[in-house]
Amino acid sequence: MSIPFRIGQGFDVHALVAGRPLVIGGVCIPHTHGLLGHSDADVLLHALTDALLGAAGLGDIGRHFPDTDPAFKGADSRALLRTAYERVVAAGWIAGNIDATIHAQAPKIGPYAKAMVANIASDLGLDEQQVNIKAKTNEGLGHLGRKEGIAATAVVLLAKAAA
Ligand SMILES: Nc1ccn([C@@H]2O[C@H](COP(=O)(O)O)[C@@H](O)[C@H]2O)c(=O)n1
Ligand SMILES: C[C@@]1(CO)OP(=O)(O)OP(=O)(O)OC[C@H]1O
Repeated sequence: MSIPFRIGQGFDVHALVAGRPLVIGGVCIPHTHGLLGHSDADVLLHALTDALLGAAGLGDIGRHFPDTDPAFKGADSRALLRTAYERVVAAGWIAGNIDATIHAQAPKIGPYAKAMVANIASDLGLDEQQVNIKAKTNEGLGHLGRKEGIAATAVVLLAKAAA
């Protein structure tokens, strides 16, 4: 039996360091520190990319965009997200809805969430109502609570595209 829906989940974490811009959900957020990575280290878009690829059974972000490949050094994660979603669509799926959480002790994400939703909806060709972005502190606990990094989790529902 072929079920016309698939779910996927994604997780990512990057270290916060001085001297890097903080880019989350394609939004550059004014902050003392930014996220370290081979690409722009957009932790939210990486978690979302993994959720989409996972739901379609297409592996993970590192398989599609290896961090050993100089082509992806400093990459715009919105471009990676768009490419990954093209591959998901080519496999016969479309996104139904996305729900994601940014785990950040600081800065406050609330003021930027709407712009992140707009970026993701635009990149995936979705209505903004199909995309939800939430944020939580880590209540001061552990590496996230000590502001050593920011993490993100994402879930996505895919539906079989009409033939
Ligand atoms: N980086 C963050 C963290 C949280 N928020 C908002 O604050 C609310 C309460 O968060 P707690 O972790 O204290 O439960 C949360 O629901 C968000 O609305 C935020 O904007 N940015
Ligand atoms: C995006 C890629 C590729 O530039 O590099 P990073 O920015 O280090 O991010 P990560 O979350 O480790 O995901 C996979 C990588 O292959």
